[in-house]
Amino acid sequence: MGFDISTVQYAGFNINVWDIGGQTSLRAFWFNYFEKTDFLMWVIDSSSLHRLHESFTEFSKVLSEDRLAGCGVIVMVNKMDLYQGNVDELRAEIVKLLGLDQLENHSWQIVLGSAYTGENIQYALDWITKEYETRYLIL
Ligand SMILES: Nc1nc2c(ncn2[C@@H]2O[C@H](COP(=O)(O)OP(=O)(O)OP(=O)(O)O)[C@@H](O)[C@H]2O)c(=O)[nH]1
Repeated sequence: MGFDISTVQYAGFNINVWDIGGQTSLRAFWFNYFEKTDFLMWVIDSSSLHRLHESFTEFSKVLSEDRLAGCGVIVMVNKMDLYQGNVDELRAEIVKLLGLDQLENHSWQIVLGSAYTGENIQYALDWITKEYETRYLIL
């Protein structure tokens, strides 16, 4: 059904990950998975940027959910191993189109990487764990 639940061990944390399918037919189910969520990882396919407006609509809907109030947001721009354009421009465009600069109640980070090569996956996990430590003052 396009759902996958797993636990990732990283930097002394057990990170429980709910990978929830993005297909239109599965979106109604997203709302069953928001309880006790510390972070939302929103994955964008860098080879389908024409869908960014659709992504923004769905992203806004999800973030308006009360149960996600204050959760950290990491926007993972995936498939960068295939991307040939200007990376800084890409980053700026996504920040603008998703309105990340306007997010008031969420700390956020944008990561350009690749699930295929592993590029910047560690950076994403570092951000999540450091952010969690800061939030809960585990020093
Ligand atoms: N080149 C490249 N291909 C990738 C990368 N990540 C995923 N893919 C490929 O993209 C296709 C779709 O991957 P999925 O993981 O099914 O995509 P998804 O977004 O989780 O799909 P849904 O669960 O339906 O939302 C597969 O053929 C993957 O091998 C990447 O970083 N680089």
